[in-house]
Amino acid sequence: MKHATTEPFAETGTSDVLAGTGAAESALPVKLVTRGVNVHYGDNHALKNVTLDIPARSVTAFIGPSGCGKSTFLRCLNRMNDTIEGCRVTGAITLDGRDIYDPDLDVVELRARVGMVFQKPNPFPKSIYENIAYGPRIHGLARNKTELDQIVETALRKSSLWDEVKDRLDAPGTGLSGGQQQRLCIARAIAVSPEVILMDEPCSALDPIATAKIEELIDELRDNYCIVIVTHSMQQAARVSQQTAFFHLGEMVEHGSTDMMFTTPSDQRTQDYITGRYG
Ligand SMILES: Nc1ncnc2c1ncn2[C@@H]1O[C@H](COP(=O)(O)OP(=O)(O)OP(=O)(O)O)[C@@H](O)[C@H]1O
Repeated sequence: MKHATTEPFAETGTSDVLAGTGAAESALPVKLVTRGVNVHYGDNHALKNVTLDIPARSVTAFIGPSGCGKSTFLRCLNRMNDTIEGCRVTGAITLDGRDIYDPDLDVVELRARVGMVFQKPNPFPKSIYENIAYGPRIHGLARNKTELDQIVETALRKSSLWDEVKDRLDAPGTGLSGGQQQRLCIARAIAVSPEVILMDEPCSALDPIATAKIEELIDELRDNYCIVIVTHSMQQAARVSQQTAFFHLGEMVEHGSTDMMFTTPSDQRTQDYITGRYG
């Protein structure tokens, strides 16, 4: 399948690498396209030549043993690696066909379109309301207090937190349980109307009940967002994702539908990982 978002690469001769990117397996439009992405931290070549299409309105999981480059690749997708000294990213990444490494691109706007949720819930030391309202306010998304209230309520509803916090919006976000804090962070990302939500092991600090709630939420959100999740849990990848990419020693070994990856992977390294031979 040749998709419109790949057109910028046609002139540079990279369109011929489309085969084997996994895009053909998904009927959904492609949201993010990466071609030959390499990342170096100083002399450490952490990510090697990663070429992948990430579809809209579905969940893509990155799995692989510790240190294989999953988080590094995730951070390439909203330029969070820019903030790491000595980190160098090469290759091409587009969002809806636009080069996200274009020097003219507004990185603050990019990170609103491509939001991020981290491993450890990190609410601002502010009220629940302010945690959500801050982003829309700085991005000028509300004309008045009524509109801002509406955005806050909608984001909290979408993250399944509204009923639990509606009577204490002025209480500190840091006073919520770990699972609630993580849903608050998801609400904070949603409040600025992102198209993509990147999640870096969002459940690793949570108990099984809080984890189940976040997984349910991810499942609901996928109708409207492109979600990319890094996870150490193969069970979680199997439960929440429709596509899975397996990484090993900085390479993306293979990518495809989650069903296929967990039943009939084509590479021995994937087979060994999913059967628990290493990891
Ligand atoms: N901020 C950083 N500075 C220097 N090197 C880094 C940095 N972050 C990651 N690396 C290196 O890049 C490589 C890939 O790390 P990364 O964290 O992306 O892997 P990962 O698959 O997400 O690992 P984990 O599952 O343990 O979180 C490792 O060799 C790591 O040491």
